[in-house]
Amino acid sequence: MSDQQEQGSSPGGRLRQLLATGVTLICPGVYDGFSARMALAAGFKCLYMTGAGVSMSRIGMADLGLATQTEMVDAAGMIANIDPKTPLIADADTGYGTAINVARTVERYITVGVAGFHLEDQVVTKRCGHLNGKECVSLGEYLSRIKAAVEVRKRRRSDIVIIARTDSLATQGFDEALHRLKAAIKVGADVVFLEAIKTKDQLEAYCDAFRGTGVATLYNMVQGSTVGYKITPKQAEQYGLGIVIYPGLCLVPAYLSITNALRALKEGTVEESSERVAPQEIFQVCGMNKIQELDREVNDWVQTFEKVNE
Ligand SMILES: C[C@](O)(C(=O)O)[C@H](CC(=O)O)C(=O)O
Repeated sequence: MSDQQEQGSSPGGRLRQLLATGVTLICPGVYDGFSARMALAAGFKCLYMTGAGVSMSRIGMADLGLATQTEMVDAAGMIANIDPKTPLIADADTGYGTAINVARTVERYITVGVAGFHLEDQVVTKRCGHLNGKECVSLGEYLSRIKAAVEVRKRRRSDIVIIARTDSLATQGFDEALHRLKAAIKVGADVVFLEAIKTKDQLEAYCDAFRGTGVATLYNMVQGSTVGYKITPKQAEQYGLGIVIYPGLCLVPAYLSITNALRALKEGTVEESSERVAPQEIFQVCGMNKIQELDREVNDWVQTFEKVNE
C-alpha cells in the first residue's frame, strides 16, 4: 500500500485537512534535502519550500527571479518525496512566464507531489518581496496566471492548493492589493497571501477582509526583514491566520553558523569549537537507519534465494 493510499488522501488533500482544522499552520522554510530532513525530524506537520532559499542553495544566486521552472520543480519534487505524508507548500514565484508557462509549472508541481503553491503578480524578472523596486503585472495578466493554474488543477482532477500572492501592496497600495486577492479567489484560488505587510493596521485589515469567508490567509514572516511587520506564532493564532511561513528559519542560522565555522577554519581555531556532531547523528536524520534496514532485508532475501536455488 502506498503512503498516499494509507493516508486516504493526496498531498493537496492532506494540506486541505490541516487547513480545515482552523489551527494556524506553522511552516518552516526549507530549501534542500538537508533542511527538509531537519524540519521533518523536528516534527513539523507541513513544510514550506522557499524560492529564495532554493535560488541561493541550488544556483548560488540571490532571489532575483533567476531560478528556473526546472530547478524549482526538481527541488520541490525531491523535498516533497522525502516524507510524502507531510505536505509541502512550494514557492512558484510568477509561474515562470505567461499563462502557458504557469500551466506547465502547475502540471509539474502536481506530478511531483507538491501539496500547495503560491503564485504572484510580480513581473517575471521578479525579486524578493521584501526588497525595494518591485514591479507588478496588470490585474488581467495576474488573473490569467491564476486561471491557468485553476484550469490545470481541474483538468488533472487534482486538489493541489492554489495560494494567490500579491506584491501590489508596495506598488499600488492596500486597496488594490485586497482587490487583486479577492479577484483571485473568484477565479478559483484557495488561499490568499498579501506580501510584505508593513504595519499592524494592514495586518488587521487583511485578516478582517477574509474572516468568516472560508478563505485562509497566509502570512510571510521574514525574520530580520526591515520591511515586514513581525508577529509571534501566538499572535498569528489570535489574528486567525491560516498559514504562517518562515522562509529564513533554516537559511539564516545556516548562514551564520557556516560563516562562523569557515572563519574558525581560516583563523586556525576550528579544533576549539565545542559543538561537534558525529557524522552518524546527521546521517540518521537523513534516513540512514531506514536505508540500511532495506539493504539488510534485500541481502537476506538474496542469501535465502541463493540457498533455495543451489
Ligand atoms: C517568500 C519568498 O518568496 C521566498 O522565496 O521564500 C521570499 C522570502 C525572502 O526572500 O526572504 C519573499 O519574496 O518574501
